[in-house]
Amino acid sequence: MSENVLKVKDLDFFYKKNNFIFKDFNLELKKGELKTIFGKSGSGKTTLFELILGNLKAQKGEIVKGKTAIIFQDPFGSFHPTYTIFEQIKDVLKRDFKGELDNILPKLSLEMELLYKKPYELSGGQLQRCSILRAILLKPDLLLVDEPTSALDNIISYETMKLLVGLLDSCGILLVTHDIDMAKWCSNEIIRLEDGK
Ligand SMILES: Nc1ncnc2c1ncn2[C@@H]1O[C@H](COP(=O)(O)OP(=O)(O)OP(=O)(O)O)[C@@H](O)[C@H]1O
Repeated sequence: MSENVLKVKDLDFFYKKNNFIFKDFNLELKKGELKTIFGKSGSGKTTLFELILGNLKAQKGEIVKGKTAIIFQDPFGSFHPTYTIFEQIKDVLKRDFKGELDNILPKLSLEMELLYKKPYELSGGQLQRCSILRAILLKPDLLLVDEPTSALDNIISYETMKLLVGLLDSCGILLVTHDIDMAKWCSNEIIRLEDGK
């Protein structure tokens, strides 16, 4: 059996007492698996990611995870506005990654010169692909992918999903998407969140 990269066990969480977003919620993800979280607006998808990242604390239960990277909904929020993409990726990785770029940049339709620009000089789509680049270079055990609801330009394309699926040997992916066809195409399992379950 391959190893777990995420284990959520008997999780309870509420913002307002007794108004459970999660009640005895369980989820396991192994290396090589892609599971999709699917649910209507307000069902708790973002909250689950925040719990996994440790930005929110559950009232009950346990979350165990491996090294985690996230591709955020909002590409502009995921980079600091005042310095270049290259410097920001370097700050996170703390290693020389230039040699890895030749192989990966074309797959993300990114050009090297874009990395030397500041976030506001890039389009939303370009910035999201930079966020994917940073996540891939981190070589995570667990990759969280939070797809935007409405910013059509930024919706992750099938090409990009193929690239992410290609990483599956080395990690497990938890995806939030509103595209049920995409979810069916790429997921081992679709987890439907419905009012506190
Ligand atoms: N900081 C907060 N304080 C109180 N309630 C919150 C807070 N954040 C979210 N909620 C509520 O918790 C529920 C789950 O919100 P969450 O953002 O996780 O949903 P979501 O499934 O990610 O929605 P969307 O698809 O619209 O992004 C919603 O009812 C929301 O109003």
